[in-house]
Amino acid sequence: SFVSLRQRILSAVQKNATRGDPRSVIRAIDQFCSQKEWAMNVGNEKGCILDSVVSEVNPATVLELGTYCGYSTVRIASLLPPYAKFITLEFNPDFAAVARQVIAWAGLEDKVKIKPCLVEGASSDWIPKIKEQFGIKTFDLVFLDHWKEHYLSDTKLMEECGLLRKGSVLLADNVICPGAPDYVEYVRSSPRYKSHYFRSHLEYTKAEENLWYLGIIE
Ligand SMILES: O=C(NC/C=C/[C@H]1O[C@@H](n2cnc3c(NCCO)ncnc32)[C@H](O)[C@@H]1O)c1cc(-c2ccc(F)cc2)cc(O)c1O
Ligand SMILES: [Mg+2]
Repeated sequence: SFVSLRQRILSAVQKNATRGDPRSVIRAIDQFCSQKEWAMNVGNEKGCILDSVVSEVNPATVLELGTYCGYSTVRIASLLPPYAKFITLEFNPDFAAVARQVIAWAGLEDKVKIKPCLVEGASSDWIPKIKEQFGIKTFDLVFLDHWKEHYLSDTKLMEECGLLRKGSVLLADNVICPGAPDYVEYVRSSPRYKSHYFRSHLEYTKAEENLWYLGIIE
């Protein structure tokens, strides 16, 4: 029967990665996607930039929009302090199911490392409920990697719900390719944000891409 790409990614993890070793899970997915089939994980080049931002911000609270297969979820979670709270939102049940197994294989469940909380649902539904449901006041770091046409509406929603504070950092994937032009326009013209591009390449390719770092300054 037909085996979906997400299932082939999961199989590659279960076959090639060591249980309980997040770095081997990341390596297994990157090897599969660079040697066998492209997939829209943030990848290793942008992943190293993501790692450096997570390490520098050292966030106590993190929100990820768009879990997909859990690649960036594992990357981020493996760098967080044990007390950190990490919410990742995914509204496609099939992707959520694969991501749960990838996260479990990385052993982030039982390790002292934090267990990312994968919430199956739409960001537009869940962002307004996060404060009450998870006892989170504001996010120190938000990683945007879901549908690009929702970057702007979800950022405005996070602002309206009081989830962002002075010093919060938003890190957005794919502002060039596929692109999020309305989002770029809004944030660049807003006095609230200080923005910075990390030049990189589209995952597993040589195409120009950026990770866009946004610091909230007021
Ligand atoms: O399209 C890309 N990413 C989308 C990710 C979607 C994931 O996020 C989930 N999702 C979406 N919206 C929401 C939502 N909320 C929505 C409204 O509430 N709430 C919760 N979950 C959501 C989906 O179910 C997926 O799991 C992309 C493309 C290329 C690309 C580049 C070049 C090419 F040629 C082709 C492709 C490269 C990349 O790095 C990319 O990230
Ligand atoms: Mg992406």
